[in-house]
Amino acid sequence: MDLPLAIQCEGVSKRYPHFHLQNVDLSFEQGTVMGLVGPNGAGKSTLMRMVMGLIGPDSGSIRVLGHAMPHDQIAAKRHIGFVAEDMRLYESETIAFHMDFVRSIFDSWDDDYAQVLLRRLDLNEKQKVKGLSHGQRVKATLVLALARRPSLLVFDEPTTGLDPAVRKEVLDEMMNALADETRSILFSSHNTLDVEQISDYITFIYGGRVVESSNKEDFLDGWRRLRLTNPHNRPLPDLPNIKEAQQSGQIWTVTVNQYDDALPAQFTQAGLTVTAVERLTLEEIFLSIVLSAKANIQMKVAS
Ligand SMILES: Nc1ncnc2c1ncn2[C@@H]1O[C@H](COP(=O)(O)OP(=O)(O)OP(=O)(O)O)[C@@H](O)[C@H]1O
Repeated sequence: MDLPLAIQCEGVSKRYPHFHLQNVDLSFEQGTVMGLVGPNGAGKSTLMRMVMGLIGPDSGSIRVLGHAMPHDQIAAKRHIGFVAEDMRLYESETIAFHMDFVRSIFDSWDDDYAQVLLRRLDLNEKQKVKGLSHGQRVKATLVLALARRPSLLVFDEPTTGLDPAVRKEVLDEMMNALADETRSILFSSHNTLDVEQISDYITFIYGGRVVESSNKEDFLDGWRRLRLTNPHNRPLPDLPNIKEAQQSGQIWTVTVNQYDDALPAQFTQAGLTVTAVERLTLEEIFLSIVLSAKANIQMKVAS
């Protein structure tokens, strides 16, 4: 029998006074990791809160593990572990108190696994929340989410503000959680290295819209940087997939998306010489999307 998709968002919109999340489509199957990337204020947390049923969309549909949200959120939430930066814990209580609390609600709580996680993440369950550092707090919420062994993990910025060693511990535990082949993860991060490292799919959000959503290989493969020489100062061909173009004397550096092997010939035909075609990292793609979107907005304002 086919498993329902981990998450299926279709045409999801949400309007706030100064922000509009518009027509978001995003889906991925169980057993995979979706990385949500976008600059500050792009709408990542808003989308995640809707996936968790914490807020309802104005329009569109959201299904999580086959459950319609927010309508079936009680059934869905038994199978979702949520970790967000602003998660509230009881300051004057210990980690052990929170573990008991979660154990009392979820039958799926795995105490042996919780103890393994505490050891691996170097946490003392007798410590009170108010005495925890930021990294220890994130690790404690990770234990509370993972030891329930949920089918879907939703992590909003799990690695923000962590030192490199703790970041690696958190990412390693996320990867360990995937040993169960039907477990899925939706996570957002500003750290493109994290997303590039563990995601199967990438969705890029900018200004409340999905710019691109595809599997990681297609996403990364679609972007290229071409190095060109232009000794006769010919105009660049007018191609819709040119996202950025920078000139330094006779040398041009052009960033394109939806790259295909016929593209260099189009520059050659226009009288330019292609000296190199390079792949981009997710970080470079991030910057290119944001810079070209900002340039478009400035052009519209100026015209
Ligand atoms: N409850 C709310 N009322 C009004 N505006 C809101 C509310 N929640 C979010 N917004 C606005 O929606 C926009 C998107 O916010 P959101 O937190 O989803 O972005 P984000 O991509 O998670 O950003 P960051 O990376 O900075 O965390 C912001 O402009 C924010 O001010």
